[in-house]
Amino acid sequence: MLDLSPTRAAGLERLQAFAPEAGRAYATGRNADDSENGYPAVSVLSPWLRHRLVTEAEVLDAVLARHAPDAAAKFVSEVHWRTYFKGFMELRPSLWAGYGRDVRRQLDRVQAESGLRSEWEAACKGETGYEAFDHWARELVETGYVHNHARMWFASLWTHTLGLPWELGADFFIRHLLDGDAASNTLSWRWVVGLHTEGRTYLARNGNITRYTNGRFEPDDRLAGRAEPAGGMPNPPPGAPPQGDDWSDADGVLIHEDDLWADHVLPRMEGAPTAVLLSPEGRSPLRVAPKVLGWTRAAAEDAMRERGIAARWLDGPEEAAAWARTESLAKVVTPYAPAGPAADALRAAERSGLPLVRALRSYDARAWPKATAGFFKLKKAIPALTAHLPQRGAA
Ligand SMILES: Cc1cc2nc3c(=O)[nH]c(=O)nc-3n(C[C@H](O)[C@H](O)[C@H](O)COP(=O)(O)OP(=O)(O)OC[C@H]3O[C@@H](n4cnc5c(N)ncnc54)[C@H](O)[C@@H]3O)c2cc1C
Repeated sequence: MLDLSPTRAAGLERLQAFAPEAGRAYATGRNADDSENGYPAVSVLSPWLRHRLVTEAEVLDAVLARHAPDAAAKFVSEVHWRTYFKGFMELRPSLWAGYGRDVRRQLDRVQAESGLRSEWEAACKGETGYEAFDHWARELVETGYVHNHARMWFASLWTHTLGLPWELGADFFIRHLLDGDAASNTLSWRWVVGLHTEGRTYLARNGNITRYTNGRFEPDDRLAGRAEPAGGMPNPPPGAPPQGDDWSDADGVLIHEDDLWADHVLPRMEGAPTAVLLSPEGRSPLRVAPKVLGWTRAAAEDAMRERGIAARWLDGPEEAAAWARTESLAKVVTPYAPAGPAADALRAAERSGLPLVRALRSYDARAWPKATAGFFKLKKAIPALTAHLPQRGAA
């Protein structure tokens, strides 16, 4: 049974237990979807990393303290996929807005077209008759976690075999994943249907599924043998990377679910009025799974408890603005939130009058400008980027 407790202590414990395996063992074993044994070859750190209850820098530091860069190269590169996707979308925030519009359009179709509705319902309930697919659908809903390879296979079956719109699959994922993330999720689905790397689709193969699930799933000759690229919004050209604001004279702090530990902000703001604004329900137009809402809330509570902060819990963007007025705050600093529901909620709070400034992490400031095109450019910069990790001398 996976322990996905929404506490920083549980995340750090998992990191400590996994760090010895993050070298060559990870590189050779990571493809195996060994859910029956609790995924021994992968870290299962994504729920903590996604909310930065444990940060990328902490994970990379712990791993590089134990392994030579060569030995840990695969794991370090995978962590940078998260960084890359966030940067890629932050340079093109209209991808998140466009996805939001397209999901709504597809959900309207679900309402209007009974055939599509019953296929969509069967897929979400794990009742399609495709054994592996149905297993992952139920696993997702029950646990909130699915192995990376299974996510790829699932997305391939959803789109190429079942012929369902990819946006509905991305929405199903983000409503149930504990690590549900605007950038990693949307862009991974776009990658499967040939929108991220234009025209290049990902197609699940029987042999691959059988091999990496240890023979749990037999080859199924109904799987699509071809994958046509989907239509959809092409990648816009990259915009300028964000700079972050000067927050040296901030007098209040606003925490959100994209950066709960906020170790670039909170230690310098001790004693300042602090509030928490969470918006995980903004991940989907439909109801986000209670398990996801509960995890996010409990993780935020744990972060505040660990820091000894008696934070004010805000009910929405308007209440954030009202809180700042009541506290007479002139400048409220918040960790920079990349394109996604938290950034949407922060902008709404600003529109209601919250005087907000954004503190950009040096980790993001260094990496995001490299996310202009494919992963390779950022990957090439990994030695330089990891040289700047906190334990290696920089903040
Ligand atoms: C269709 C699809 C949807 C996805 N949706 C999400 C999502 O909503 N949120 C999310 O966090 N990840 C998403 N991923 C990426 C990836 O599957 C998960 O991050 C990974 O499975 C998490 O498991 P882990 O922590 O055991 O990973 P490990 O293999 O232990 O890797 C360590 C860390 O590296 C990062 N990482 C690894 N692989 C990837 C990847 N392919 N893309 C981005 N980051 C990666 C994660 O932070 C992960 O925790 C998606 C992938 C696909 C194919």
